[in-house]
Amino acid sequence: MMFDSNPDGATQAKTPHMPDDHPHVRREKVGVLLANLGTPDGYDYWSMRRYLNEFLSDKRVIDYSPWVWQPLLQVVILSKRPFSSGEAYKSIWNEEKGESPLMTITRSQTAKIRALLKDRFGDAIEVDFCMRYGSPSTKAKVRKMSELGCRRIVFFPLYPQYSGATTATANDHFFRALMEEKWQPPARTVPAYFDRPSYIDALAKSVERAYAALENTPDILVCSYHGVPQRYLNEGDPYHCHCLKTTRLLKERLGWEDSQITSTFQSRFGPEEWLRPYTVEEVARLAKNGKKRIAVIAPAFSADCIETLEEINEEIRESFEDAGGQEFTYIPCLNDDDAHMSALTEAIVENLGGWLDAGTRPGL
Ligand SMILES: C=CC1=C(C)c2cc3[nH]c(cc4nc(cc5[nH]c(cc1n2)c(C)c5CCC(=O)O)C(CCC(=O)O)=C4C)c(C)c3C=C
Ligand SMILES: [Fe+2]
Ligand SMILES: [Fe+2]
Repeated sequence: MMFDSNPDGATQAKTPHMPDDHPHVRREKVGVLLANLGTPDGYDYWSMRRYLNEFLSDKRVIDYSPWVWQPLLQVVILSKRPFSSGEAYKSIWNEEKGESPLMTITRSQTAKIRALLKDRFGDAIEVDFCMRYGSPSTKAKVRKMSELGCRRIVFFPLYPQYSGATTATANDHFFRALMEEKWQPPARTVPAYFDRPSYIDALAKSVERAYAALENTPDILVCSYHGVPQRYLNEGDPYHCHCLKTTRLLKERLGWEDSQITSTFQSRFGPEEWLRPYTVEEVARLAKNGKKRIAVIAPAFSADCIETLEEINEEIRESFEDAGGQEFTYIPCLNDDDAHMSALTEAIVENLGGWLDAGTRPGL
């Protein structure tokens, strides 16, 4: 068998019957594509408007008829919200890198997971990330993986709990990108991982670390999850159950009583009833009922973002303090913490089953 070298250094098998003008065929690899929600490119009006328009036009997120929703979105919401959300993003922006924290953290998570997987599988694996809204787009990263010779792809939406508004829409978008590939790679999606012992363990360790650093133990740990309309639960979305189970497993892993931990839901949007209790109201109620010291953790977010850094650590903190609360501790998301990176890598490896095992390793 003859070999020739590709521009990227990969080796191409050239069989004697292959004509000289045969399109370039790269050495086969497996691609791992991590996906998060997305974030605006800047906090100015037009960057915010572009991002919010794409996000809030997604029918998995807001499922009203476009005939009713689009005029309201385009005329009312997108003339005001880019300003208020832009102000919120400005308060958390990573000015040094010129990007939002979600982007910085996702990049770092990708680098760490890449290193862990390369250690194990070497050049047979490529690891990258994409966003559901904005850039880097899912389509561009699927294309890039194909160009790098990834003949199989594992797609991993980085949401611990499943929701149609997050996991499913990320997967939909991935499959849409695959529709445009001439040579479509076999693909797998990594399911929600809220009940993986290694994820629960990483969460528990972060709580233990935060509590150990405090002079006074908080009266209660509030697990604040991103909300969705209550109707989505009634229509079959298991997100609410996944959230409550996360809290229960965390409580069990910590060896705590029911009274030491609770679940709440944040970020209500629009006039509908969302999952209750609402975090902003519940922390005020806790303060009024004598829980003067609380800690808040956000297990639905794999990375700190506007919802945690601004909404929890600024708005929700203020609601607690205004109601007489004395000590508010925000426990950061797992971000690129080592135990978190190992848990996510373990979920990926499980979904690589048979693709990179000795003997079936593509390209070898
Ligand atoms: C309006 C409906 C929304 C639903 C339903 C929703 C579900 C949902 N979202 C996340 C995770 C994130 N959301 C983030 C920001 C964000 N979410 C909404 C609206 C809904 N989310 C808006 C309008 C925004 C933008 C900010 C704002 O204007 O308030 C983010 C942060 C992105 C960042 O750049 O930092 C995340 C992450 C989950 C997990 C979820 C349901 C399960
Ligand atoms: Fe959201
Ligand atoms: Fe929010």
